Amino acid sequence: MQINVRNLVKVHIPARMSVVFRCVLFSRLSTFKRITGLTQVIRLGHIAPLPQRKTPGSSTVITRAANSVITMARRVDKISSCCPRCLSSKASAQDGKARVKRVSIEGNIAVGKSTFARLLQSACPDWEVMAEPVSKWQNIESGTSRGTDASSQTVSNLLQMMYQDPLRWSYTFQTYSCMSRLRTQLQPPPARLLNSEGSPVQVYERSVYSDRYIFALNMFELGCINSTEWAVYQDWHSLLVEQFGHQVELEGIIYLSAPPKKCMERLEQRGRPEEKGVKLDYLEKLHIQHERWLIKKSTEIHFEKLKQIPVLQLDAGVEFQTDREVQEQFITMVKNFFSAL
Ligand SMILES: Nc1ncnc2c1ncn2[C@@H]1O[C@H](COP(=O)(O)OP(=O)(O)OP(=O)(O)O)[C@@H](O)[C@H]1O
Ligand SMILES: Nc1nc(=O)c2ncn([C@H]3C[C@H](O)[C@@H](CO)O3)c2[nH]1
Repeated sequence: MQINVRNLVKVHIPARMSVVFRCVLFSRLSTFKRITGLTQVIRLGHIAPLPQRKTPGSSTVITRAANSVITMARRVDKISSCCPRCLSSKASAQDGKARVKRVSIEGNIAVGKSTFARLLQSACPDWEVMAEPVSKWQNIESGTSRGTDASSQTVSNLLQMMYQDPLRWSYTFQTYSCMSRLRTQLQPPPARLLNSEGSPVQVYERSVYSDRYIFALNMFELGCINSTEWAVYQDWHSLLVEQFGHQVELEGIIYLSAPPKKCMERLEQRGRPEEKGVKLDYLEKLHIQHERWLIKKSTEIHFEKLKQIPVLQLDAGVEFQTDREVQEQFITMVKNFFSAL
């Protein structure tokens, strides 16, 4: 089991830092944090010693300078907690929707995301899990735009079509999977979370980001999406994500990782009919995509906030379905991770 803290070492100290630091006494802490991107560092500093090493994909090392930034930021945290003006603005920003954090669970096929999601759902009433809309993909309906018309009926199983003829259906699949993920991410949090006095978190099983940086990219690299389709996909994906802005932004990612062979065993054990033809080779490719995006950080990312996103990596290769001890360890790590976001 390991927590990925790689992203934490990416501390950038803007030249205007000292000016910002002086001004922060008179402005809101949230603004300061937005400018400096220090939120994660401040909070995570409470739970984990900061690593002193160079990371792949990052030229920035935590040095004494970075540590002094953290010390300054901690002082700012103290300052803000005794300044009434900061307190009131913080309170208003914390109202309702703005206070609900958003996190996605990412990982290979059959690694155990739904199983883990159920565990989270039962662990805390302040956490709400949104399942991946697989049943929508299995039941494409005719009728109105949302399939809500009483006369609508299932016309096809797009998941099956994509696995049976990926060359023909991959692009169509990615348009639909991305659209349905977007719809899921745009849904307002339930009242339970909005009214919560604790720390509400909305958790999504995968996201519009894994749609692009795992699956669509993989299909392109496999030749199942051609370069024209890939260019078109990327163009509308960027437009949608930019237009919806913070509504689809995430504050963190939980990455469940396991060896592809383990995922293959679980996939076979689950026996979803559409996945009968899935080969180990495909899971290995998806594993590489996850590692490139979330660990090595070598995937080219097009959204600034996503580049800096904190990632909690959990070793899902272990039995966590029934082992209470492992479940408790996972929940503790998730709680710490959430409170640091
Ligand atoms: N930690 C675990 N140990 C043993 N078996 C597990 C574990 N996690 C999940 N499983 C089993 O593996 C299978 C796949 O799990 P699950 O459906 O949760 O995967 P998933 O990641 O949500 O899949 P998908 O990528 O298709 O959405 C299920 O049969 C589940 O019971
Ligand atoms: N091609 C493709 N693109 C996606 O964005 C995507 N998201 C999930 N899946 C497949 C994995 C499981 O079989 C099943 C349920 O996760 O659906 C996808 N397949």
